[in-house]
Amino acid sequence: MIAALRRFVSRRVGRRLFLLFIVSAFLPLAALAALSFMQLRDMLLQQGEQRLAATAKGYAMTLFERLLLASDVAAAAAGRGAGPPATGSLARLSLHSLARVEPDGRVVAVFGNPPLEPLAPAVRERIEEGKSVVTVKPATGGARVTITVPTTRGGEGAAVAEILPEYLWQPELFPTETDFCVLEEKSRVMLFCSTKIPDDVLAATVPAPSEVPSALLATRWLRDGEPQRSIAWTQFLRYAFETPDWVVVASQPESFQLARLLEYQHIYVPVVLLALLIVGWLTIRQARSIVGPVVQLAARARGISRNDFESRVEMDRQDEFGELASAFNQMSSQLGRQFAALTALSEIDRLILSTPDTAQVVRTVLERMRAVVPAHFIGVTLFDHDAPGHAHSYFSETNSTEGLAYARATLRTEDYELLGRNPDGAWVALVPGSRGILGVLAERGLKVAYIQPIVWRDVPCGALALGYRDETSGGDEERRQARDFADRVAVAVSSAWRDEQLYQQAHFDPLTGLPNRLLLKDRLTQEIARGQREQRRFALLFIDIDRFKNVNDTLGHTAGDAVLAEAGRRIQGCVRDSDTVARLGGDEFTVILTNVHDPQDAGHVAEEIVAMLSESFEIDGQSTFLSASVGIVAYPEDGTTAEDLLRNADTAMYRAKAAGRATVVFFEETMNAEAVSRLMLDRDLRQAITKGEIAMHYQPLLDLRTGVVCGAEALMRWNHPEHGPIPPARFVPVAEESGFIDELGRFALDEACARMKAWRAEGLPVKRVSVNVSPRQLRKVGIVALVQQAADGAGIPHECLEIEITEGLLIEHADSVEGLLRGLSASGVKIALDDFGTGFSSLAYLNRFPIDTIKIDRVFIDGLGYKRDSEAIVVAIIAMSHALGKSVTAEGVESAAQLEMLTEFGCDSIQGYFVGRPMPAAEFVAFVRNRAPEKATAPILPFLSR
Ligand SMILES: Nc1nc2c(ncn2[C@@H]2O[C@H](COP(=O)(O)O[C@H]3[C@@H](O)[C@H](n4cnc5c(=O)[nH]c(N)nc54)O[C@@H]3COP(=O)(O)O)[C@@H](O)[C@H]2O)c(=O)[nH]1
Repeated sequence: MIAALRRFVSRRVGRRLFLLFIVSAFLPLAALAALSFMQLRDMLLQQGEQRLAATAKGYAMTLFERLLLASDVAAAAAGRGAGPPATGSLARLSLHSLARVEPDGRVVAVFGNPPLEPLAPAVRERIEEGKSVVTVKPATGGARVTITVPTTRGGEGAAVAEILPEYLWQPELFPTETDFCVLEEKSRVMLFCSTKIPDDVLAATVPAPSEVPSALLATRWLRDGEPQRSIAWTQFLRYAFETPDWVVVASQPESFQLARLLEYQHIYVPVVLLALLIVGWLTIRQARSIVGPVVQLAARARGISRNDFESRVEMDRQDEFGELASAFNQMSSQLGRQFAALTALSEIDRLILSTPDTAQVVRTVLERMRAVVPAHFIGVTLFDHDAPGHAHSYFSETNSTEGLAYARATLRTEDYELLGRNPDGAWVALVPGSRGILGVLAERGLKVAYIQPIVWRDVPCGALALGYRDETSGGDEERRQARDFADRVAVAVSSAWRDEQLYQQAHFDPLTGLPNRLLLKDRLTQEIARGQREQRRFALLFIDIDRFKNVNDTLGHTAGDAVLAEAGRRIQGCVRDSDTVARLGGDEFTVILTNVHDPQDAGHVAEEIVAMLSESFEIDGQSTFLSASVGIVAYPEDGTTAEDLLRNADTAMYRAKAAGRATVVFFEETMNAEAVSRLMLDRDLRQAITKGEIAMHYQPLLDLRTGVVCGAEALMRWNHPEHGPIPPARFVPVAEESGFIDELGRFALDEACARMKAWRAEGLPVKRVSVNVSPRQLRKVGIVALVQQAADGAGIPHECLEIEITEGLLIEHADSVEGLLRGLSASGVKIALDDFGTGFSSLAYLNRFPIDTIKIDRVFIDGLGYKRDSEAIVVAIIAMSHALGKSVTAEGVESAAQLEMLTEFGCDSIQGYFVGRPMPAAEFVAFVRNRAPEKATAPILPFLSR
């Protein structure tokens, strides 16, 4: 019990219940016990007091009666003539001695030794009245009580008797535990005392003498430490015996009065204690029946917090605690399943993040579901991404020892309908012979299945199935879990497909579906590694479609895209499956031809590609003809790294373009040397201006109507200290490529403007100097300001400066260039369109841009006189230009015949060796001066032929 109590109070709830018990049961019970004990004691004391008073009164009455009896006995025994009474007679039993008072006053002894003194007058008088007199004389150990009674009616005779103390007091008849003391009231003479009472107690107990009896007084005092109770009763004697009243003091031990209390105490205390114990025991028992389950449930809750979902709360009770325990166990199991499911889901999440392998994710899903979902069959069917109408089914039977199984399924329309109609899953009754995604389940004798579609981007991409052997289907919990796991599979599928998409996007060209530059490099690196390993050769073709830009500009980008896609297909058609065709971007394609023994084989393939790309492209009902230039490199002869091979193939392709396009060119080491030489050239060029190696030469322009040198084209010349004169056609492209063209261009502009200023100062008739501006230079921010600054810096009107731009620039950068040209034109600077006719000459350009002069390319002038179409083209250009209000300059005029024809065609001015070659500034001045102003209107030919 103590141990149980200790265990019990060690719990907080137990302590509280225990305190509650103390406060609500123990204290009231104890208080009630104490109160009733006190009341009972008071009551017993009160009763004792009353009994004691009655005892005292009764004793006093007995004394009175004994006195009366003694007086009668004395009177009778002392009657006249009576002899001594017989022994044993009443007189002998009650009287100590007896004397007779004769009528003559003599006192005669009847028996014993009575005092024989004559009666005192007062006594005599009383006797004569027929009344008795009691006198008391103190004596050792008490007092002698004498009674005098008349023996005759007249009072002549009397009897004097001393009363036997034993008779009078009769202590043997005292009630138990009761002592009496009798004292005379007035004199306080103690007549008798069975046990001595202290004087102070007597003083406090005995009332003061009075005519009327006073109230009983009770006192409590100690005798030898033991409480005593005393009470006094005054017996009226004065009228009957002419003697002071006697006071009877009765005493009893308090314990005697409380004797019943002690008895009661012996029963009451054990009963109260027993009641308390019973209450306590019941309280503990009841509290334990509350605390015990609470402790158990708390321990179980702690167990759950430690992920222990298996243990159970064992509580075989039919009350609320029993229900709570059962609910707790259910909750624990459910939490366990949910925890297991969440753990499985998080494991799957981690797996999804770490592997792109959908099958592995599906396997893990099935394994984890087996542990969590109480279904007889769990399966995942995934639609075959690459084979529409087919699916992969992975499944697992929960009570089978076999692991994961796999089957291929053919999908039916009903499958798609089932999944499409029930995105949140559906219960399906299985019938033998079911096909599609239900086939695997039906084959295993399952009766019912829950089918949860696996949805990605709102489209089912598979299904998760839970199969059951009996009709009683699983609950909501399984359905929820099925949905969660299906979501994970969907994420895995989407993740895998997205990875695939990302891979596709990163490695394939979306337009043609061909590998892009990244994948090409990868494959090239692999091929190099294989080549090294297996001593095998391969070839790399670099294909660029000639003038592809024209297609975009004239037919639009959609058409351009269609041409590129078709070009990719045609190239692909020319090679084996083992070869790699890639699109590098724009109109550039490459082909890795694996296992090439003879480079000539690569040449044949390249020729075939060129031929295929030369065939017409039918775009939007229009036939478009293109060509391609192909550069070829062979591994390992032309490079051993992907970068080297690509660069060299590119170089070869450029060489093919330079060779007239629609050509195949094998890379040669000399091509590489050329690239190196270009680098050297660029390095030297950067110092050429400061070293004074660059100079501007001026080629005259002759006005065909006046024969006057009306202008000059500024052409750059570089006199290299080691290599001698280097033509601009060689170093200008290098400068363009390296960016140094900006500086060269600025130099040309400044030089030409300065020269123009000098010519004007010298009075030369030259109205304008034209400067070639490269496309890159023109597209540079600030070109307008730069040109204006050059003119303004030299102090020449803007009209004296002409900018020569190429047709290609207008075609390739029409939008960005238009504003610049308008800016220049607005400032007065003239604009000439160089090399007209060689590019994609279009009337639209002439109209759109602020061009002042059209310069007909040399190739058309060359053909004048012997090429009909050249003549027609020149005539058309002149007519068209004039119609648009533009002047025309013919370039490269080298003969009088050409001059004549051009004059005839109405050309405005000419430029060419026939008029004069580009010459240093000083020579140019002399040249112009030779053409005297007065001769300016003379026929031109004689002037020129001089
Ligand atoms: N951006 C710059 N380009 C410049 C600059 N200087 C020259 N160039 C460009 O270099 C290309 C080659 O120029 P060049 O070798 O000077 O040849 C020019 C003439 O010498 C040549 N020409 C002139 N008349 C005849 C002729 O009767 N027969 C013949 N075979 N050649 C002739 O033609 C070139 C001028 O052509 P064009 O510019 O198209 O008017 C050349 O493309 C220059 O543009 C420069 O400072 N900046």
